[in-house]
Amino acid sequence: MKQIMRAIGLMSGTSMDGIDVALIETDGIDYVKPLKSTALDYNPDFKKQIERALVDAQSMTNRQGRPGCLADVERAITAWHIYAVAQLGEIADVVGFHGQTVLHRPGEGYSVQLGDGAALARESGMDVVFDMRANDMVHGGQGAPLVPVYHQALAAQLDEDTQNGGVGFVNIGGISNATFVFKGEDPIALDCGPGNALLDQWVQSEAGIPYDDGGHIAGEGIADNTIVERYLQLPFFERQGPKSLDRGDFTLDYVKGMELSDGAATLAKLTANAIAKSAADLTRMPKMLIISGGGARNASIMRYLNEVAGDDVTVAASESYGFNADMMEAEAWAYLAVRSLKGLPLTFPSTTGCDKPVTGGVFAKAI
Ligand SMILES: Nc1ncnc2c1ncn2[C@@H]1O[C@H](COP(=O)(O)OP(=O)(O)OP(=O)(O)O)[C@@H](O)[C@H]1O
Ligand SMILES: CC(=O)N[C@H]1[C@@H]2OC[C@@H](O2)[C@@H](O)[C@@H]1O[C@H](C)C(=O)O
Repeated sequence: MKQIMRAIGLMSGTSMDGIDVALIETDGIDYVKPLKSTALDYNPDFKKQIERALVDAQSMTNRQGRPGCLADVERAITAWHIYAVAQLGEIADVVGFHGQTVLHRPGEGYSVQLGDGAALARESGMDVVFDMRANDMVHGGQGAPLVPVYHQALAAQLDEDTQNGGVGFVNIGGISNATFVFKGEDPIALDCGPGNALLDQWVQSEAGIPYDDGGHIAGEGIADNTIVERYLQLPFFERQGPKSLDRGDFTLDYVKGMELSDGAATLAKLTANAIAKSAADLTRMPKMLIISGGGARNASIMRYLNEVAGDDVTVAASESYGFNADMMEAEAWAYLAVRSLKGLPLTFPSTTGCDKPVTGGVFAKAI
């Protein structure tokens, strides 16, 4: 009989805005039932500390090293996660702990997520699975994205017609990533390009606000197609997937000097067109794109995405299918933790480029 477990997932993504916490019930295969969730926002001071950690991480020479402020920030990140689990107030069989990515170098075979899994297990009294990207990279994978196997499980909950037409799950976080699921086939996945990260940096530097709420600033501007194309000619977009990105892989250089709303419109259009471009190498197009992540709340990104998707592809928010747009990644980390305990693959050659389907994660026992 398939063993059903209660699992908590913890995701602190590239936007560095806080921690998403989700409790699900799952067998790690095709049964998934989200039960409860909560979110904890980092305060602005702590966000600045993580930004300093991103800078200090550039001097890392191996993934165990913690130069500069990294050791202190790792302790603090762990403490925030201990608090986040306490806030949820639930007991689970296992906790899937992502940690904070401070460096992602797939070309050199390593990716670093700050977070002490053993300390979280000790303090929460629950078993923890963490460091889930590393084994994929040992097997030649990109170490990201890892959510695709969860997207595949969600796709199986959709009605037959939708499944038969093919479904693309698109997460628009700091970086955007997509999983294309065609029934009976391994999922195809890749990072698409900048999600909200460049847009966030743009409105922060030009207007001192954290993000373009609702996409209203971009909605008042006019996108410069030449600049969008300039970005899309960068080598990352020429490569076929599987492929993955580090947060700092793109800069604002091409929009510098633009007016605030025109720059925002250009970056919102870039986000949409990069997602469309990521589907260009598929042998057939999915009929449905299901959008999650904070970018789903940016009406300008959604409008450009609808435009570029054309009439044959429906673009829908996750909520229309009963999925939680904000919690999908946290739920995925819970699901992945259960798969790790069961020794099931987390990644596939078609999702990360690993040499065979591989499991992963480091186990920390509750004491
Ligand atoms: N109401 C909103 N309107 C517009 N944009 C929003 C809104 N709410 C959130 N966002 C955008 O979504 C971002 C956060 O998205 P999300 O939490 O999905 O990212 P993440 O999980 O940290 O990133 P990643 O998936 O790359 O790890 C914010 O930085 C902001 O740009
Ligand atoms: C190294 C790293 O943390 N990558 C993140 C990032 O944020 C989005 C995209 O880039 C994705 O590849 C990944 O996260 C998701 C949760 C994943 O692994 O599926």
